[in-house]
This record gives sequence, structure tokens and C-alpha cells, in this order.
Amino acid sequence: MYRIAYFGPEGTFTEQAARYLAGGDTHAELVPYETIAQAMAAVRDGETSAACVPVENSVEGPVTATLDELAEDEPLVATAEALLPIHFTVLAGSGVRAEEIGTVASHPHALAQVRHWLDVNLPSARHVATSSTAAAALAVQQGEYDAAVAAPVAAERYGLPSIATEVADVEDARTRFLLLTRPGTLPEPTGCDRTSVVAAAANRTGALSELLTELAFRGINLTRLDARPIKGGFGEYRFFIDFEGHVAEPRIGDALAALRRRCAVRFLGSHPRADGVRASIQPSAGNEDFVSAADWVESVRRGDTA
Ligand SMILES: O=C(O)C(=O)C[C@]1(C(=O)O)C=C[C@@H](O)C=C1
Repeated sequence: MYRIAYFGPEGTFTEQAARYLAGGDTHAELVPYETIAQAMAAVRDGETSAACVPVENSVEGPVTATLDELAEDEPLVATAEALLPIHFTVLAGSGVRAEEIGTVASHPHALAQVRHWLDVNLPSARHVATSSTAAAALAVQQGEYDAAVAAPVAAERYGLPSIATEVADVEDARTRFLLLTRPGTLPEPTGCDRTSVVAAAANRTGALSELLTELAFRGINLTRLDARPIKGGFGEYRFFIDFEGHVAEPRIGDALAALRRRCAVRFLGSHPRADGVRASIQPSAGNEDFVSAADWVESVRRGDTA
């Protein structure tokens, strides 16, 4: 049985992403964990084969708990990703009328995505952060709070009436989710891939710029750059860098080796992009250019300088 841990409880957006990523695998068992750290520990400990967690949202940016967990402990790699449109449903406790709502609970990322809507529609409600959107729905069901901002599936799951649907301050808001496994066989390159690393750039002038220049020199397009503090070293950061391409490609392998020469790098995976965008290749920076240049160096070494 293929077991996938996910950031739960039941009814989170992450559960929807995990179902999508499980695809047609009817043998996949989805197992909820209360925190992102616990879902990732489950795959590290071998309790599950994979973990599904959110990594970035188009409105609120990185999911820092996921980034920090990826940089620490046993390495995990992303083998697939999902991109979900994010529209919220506002759920009220049974018998609670909209004008009586004094508390509204949700995951901080969700509250941030509907701040304007809440200011206009529930101006006197106090915002309460919960571990996930579904945890907020559960708390409302148990009478702890008056309302929750949650995924549409949570209404049915927790039997709560919705007072508003399709709620989102920013149209087209999306969250990207990763399917993480212990390191092993990589997915095949498709031409529309994303590679992720975390690099501990030295704390000195130009260190980050040198890393980015290695990628720029090879015509590699970045898709994300986030800095997270290294705990216990005030002012020291590690950099999460996502870029187009797959480690199996010569140009990406060359870039990774260059990053590795400069600082400690943890590889976080190469996998197909959910949006299907093809990697842009700059003139003289294609895989065949890297291969033929390396062949030429080999021929020079053999004494064949023609
Ligand atoms: O709480 C949930 O439902 C989640 O799956 C987490 C999460 C997030 O971390 O961004 C996922 C999607 C939404 O953007 C809001 C919350």
C-alpha cells in the first residue's frame, strides 16, 4: 500500500493536492498529520512513502514551515508538484448568524488572502490563527470560534453552513504543493521541469550574487528565490533557489556543480512543473552546447587540437 502523509486534518487544500497527486492510484492511502513538520517526519521515518505539503502561495509567498523543514534533518526530495486555485468558503457555526460573528479562524496564509474581504464583510470579527484551514473548521464545529475561512470541501466534511463562497481578495490566487519522498530514483526529464536547491551562501560581499551569476551564465531561468534565517546565527541566511530544468540535463548538472564548488548545497529535487512551462534555453547554453564543448576539451586532452 502506497501511503501519502499530508498536512491535515481532513479537508485542507493540501488534502486536495494529495488526492490530485495520487492520481489514479486507487491503492494510495492518504494519512493526515496535524503539522507540516509531522507530515515530513512521517516520510523520513518510513511511516509513509511520500508527504504532500504546501510550498508557496501566489499572494502570501513561501510556506516557511516547509522551507525550514526541507533544509534540516534527513534530506527529502520533491518528485512532483500540484498547483491549485485557491478560493475560500467562509463557514459559520451552526445557528451563528453572520452579524453575530465575533471570531473568525484560519491558517495565517488563508487569513492574509482574504484580509480585505473580512474587513468589508466581517469588520468586527477578531482573526484567530489556527494550524490549518481545516483545523479552523473543526474548531468552529466544536464551538470554539464563530466562523472559519476554509477550503470548499471543509463545509461538507465538517457539516457547517457556508455564509460566503468563492472568497479571494486576489483573483487567480494559487498555491503550489510538493510531493516529497526520501531520495531515490528521480522522475524522468520532460523539458518542462523545475529543480530546487537550498544553498548556504557565505556571509560575505557578493556571495549570493556569485551563485546567481553561475545560473545566469548558463542561461538558466530562476522561478523562485527565498531567504530563510539560519537559526542561531543572527544575520545569516540560506537561500532556496528554484530554476528551470532537470539535474539529468548537462547544462543543469554543470550549474549544480558550480554552485557546489562555492558553498554547501542541498539538492531538493527535479520534477515536472505543474504549469507545463517549457524551460527557456539561451543561445549557446543548450544541452548539446555543453556536451559538444566537453567533447572538444576531451579531444584537446587527447592531443587532437583540430
Ligand atoms: O490550511 C490548509 O488548508 C492548507 O492546505 C495550507 C495552505 C497554505 O499553507 O498556504 C494551503 C493553501 C492556502 O493557500 C491556505 C493554506
